[in-house]
Amino acid sequence: MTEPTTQPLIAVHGLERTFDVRRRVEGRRRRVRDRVRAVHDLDLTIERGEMVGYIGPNGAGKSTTIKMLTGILVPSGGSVRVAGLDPSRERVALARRIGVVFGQRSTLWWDLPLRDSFELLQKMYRIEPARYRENLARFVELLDLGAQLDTPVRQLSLGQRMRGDITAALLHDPEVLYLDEPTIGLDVVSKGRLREFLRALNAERGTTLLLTTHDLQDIEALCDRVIVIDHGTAVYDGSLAGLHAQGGATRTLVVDLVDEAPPIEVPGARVRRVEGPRQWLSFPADASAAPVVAAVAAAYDVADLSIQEPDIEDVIRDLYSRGA
Ligand SMILES: Nc1ncnc2c1ncn2[C@@H]1O[C@H](COP(=O)(O)OP(=O)(O)OP(=O)(O)O)[C@@H](O)[C@H]1O
Repeated sequence: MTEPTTQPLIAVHGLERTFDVRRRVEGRRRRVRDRVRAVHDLDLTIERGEMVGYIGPNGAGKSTTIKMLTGILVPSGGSVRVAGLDPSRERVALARRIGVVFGQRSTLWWDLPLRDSFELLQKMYRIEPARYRENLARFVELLDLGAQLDTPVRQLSLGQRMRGDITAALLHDPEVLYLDEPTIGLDVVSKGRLREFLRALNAERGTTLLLTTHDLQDIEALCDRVIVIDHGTAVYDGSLAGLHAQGGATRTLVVDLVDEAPPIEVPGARVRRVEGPRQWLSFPADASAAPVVAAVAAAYDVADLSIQEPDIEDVIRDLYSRGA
């Protein structure tokens, strides 16, 4: 039975997950038992077709959440529904409706050519042959994998392997795709291509995407909505622009002067760091860099200039420093 379409695709209420860990304490013979609250009081609602960035510092609870959404981990409390199913109780039924891609680990068979891995997946998911052929042809074309189909996975480059993993996760037409650091380690061109593919997938098939990433540009390129998790619970849910505004994130202008000089003084920016002739100036992320660059160039002897975008850690750090 399929659930009414008005139901959100992902509905999480009061979700909890604790872990009991033992740790050594100096001077004590027995290890002490600690309870880690990896996720607590978590509420999330994600509608079909959304592209959501799920971000947070290391150890915030992102992987634990995704594992509960896929049914790998059983919650300690609260409720989770994905496509109307209880993931840990209906894991097999859910597997046919979701796809998962881990940037750092491949789910493909290492010694087999890509094509054979895909055929095994067709059998495992009992994908109807015509649909399988059609999907394979479409993804191989969009992801430019034609020349690699007969290469064993172990011989593929990281970018090729990632495209193989994404194809593998999509052959059975999942309604939702979880992506964990999909662009990690990829060069700029491969990152751009992958983002373009994910946008097209969402537009053409309405596939819902939930993305964890440390790369703010992944979020900028793909996600209208960002959920920030920290210490196991959601601390922000809204647009990326709103997150920037709340956090007051800054960009950095790196200035290489011809000679060492006292901290640069220009309107709209302030010096954060000085190392020899190099100085780091921060200015608001939503402001144009042009007036700052012009002011620095007019008043100082500049050898080189570059601009650094804020990364997710900066944005989150700023969010907290404002809130504190
Ligand atoms: N199997 C486990 N046993 C004990 N503690 C765990 C286990 N899995 C996760 N934790 C703890 O739960 C907390 C959340 O971890 P989780 O892996 O979900 O964070 P994360 O946001 O995915 O981090 P990262 O960005 O580093 O991958 C951390 O304190 C972690 O040490």
